[in-house]
Amino acid sequence: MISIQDDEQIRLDNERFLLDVATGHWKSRALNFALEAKIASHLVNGSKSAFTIAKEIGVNPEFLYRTMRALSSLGIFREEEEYGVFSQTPKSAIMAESSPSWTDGLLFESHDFTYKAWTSFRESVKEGKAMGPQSLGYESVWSLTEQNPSYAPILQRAMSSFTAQAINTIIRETDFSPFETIADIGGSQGVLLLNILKNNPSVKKGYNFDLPITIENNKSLVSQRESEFKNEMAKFEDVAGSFFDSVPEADCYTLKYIFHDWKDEKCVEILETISKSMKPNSKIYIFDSVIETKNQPNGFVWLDLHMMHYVDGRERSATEWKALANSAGFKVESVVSLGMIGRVILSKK
Ligand SMILES: C[S@@+](CC[C@H](N)C(=O)[O-])C[C@H]1O[C@@H](n2cnc3c(N)ncnc32)[C@H](O)[C@@H]1O
Repeated sequence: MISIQDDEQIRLDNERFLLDVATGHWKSRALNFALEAKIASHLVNGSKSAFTIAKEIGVNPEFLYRTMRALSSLGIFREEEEYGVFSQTPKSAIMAESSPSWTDGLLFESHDFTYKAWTSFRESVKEGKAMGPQSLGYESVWSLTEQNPSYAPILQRAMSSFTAQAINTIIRETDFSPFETIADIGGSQGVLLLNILKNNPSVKKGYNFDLPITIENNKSLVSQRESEFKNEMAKFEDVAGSFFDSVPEADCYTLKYIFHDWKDEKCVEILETISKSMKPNSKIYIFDSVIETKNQPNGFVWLDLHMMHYVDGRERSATEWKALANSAGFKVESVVSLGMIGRVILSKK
């Protein structure tokens, strides 16, 4: 039986929960500051005073102390007994890792552009189209990226960091060995493809296909790739182009977090482009969200909202994937959730 006191407590907890959601941007902004100022890297050799760190990075000591204290309430940094002194926690240690790392993804998602774009969220819902980039003065995220040369590498590094997190799951759960050639469409920095080549020596050739700006930026990765993927580089090729025009011929096409950027009509266009280059037995392996649950904490449905508002994209359920594939003339061989990402396999009807 629930007593009146319990009832009051439940009400209070619910009120606090809602306040926590309402103030989510405070946390995101404080985290973004800590990331950009590389605060966590000051604690790698042990605990340190916020006042000392403030002097080293040239910010207001009291304000930095209060920022770190607030973050420590979330387990990001730990405030020690001695006033103003903080030490590293498992969460802040992640923030101290040098790029490429998870920090790249965090920097991207808490970036000023992303934050400002959300101010027009209500307009998106009203108009039924992505108004996020317009609040930044751009037609779309793609024009924003083109016109801000410093933003493109931030986006590309973030994609690599998200890929790095999903890579073990994808490799463990997926057999790429039957294929001789693989084209990763929208492959960004090539992290997925290089890992597929590394783990599937029978694959003879891999094309990393992306927009010219991305492929141009990839030239800066030569030494990093040579040191990590020495044996795979001979089979690996960066190819510039647009998946609305043409893609290389391959036995297997991988598309990771590509379709979630686009509404259904555009996805059909991408599938039609691939269809023109496919051999009769080629397969398409889509790695993207598969929304499975209702009424439960679920990162995919929040990502869906962000994609809806920022790029007019969407995350999809198994039913939605099947309908999409069907309208482009493809057969769905399987749709599975691999946990942190989903996998949809398509073949020609
Ligand atoms: C969300 S990112 C995903 C990147 C990568 N597959 C991953 O999961 O990390 C989308 C990618 O699609 C690329 N892209 C966007 N439009 C494209 C087009 N028309 N043709 C080829 N690639 C495109 C972007 O440059 C970007 O690398």
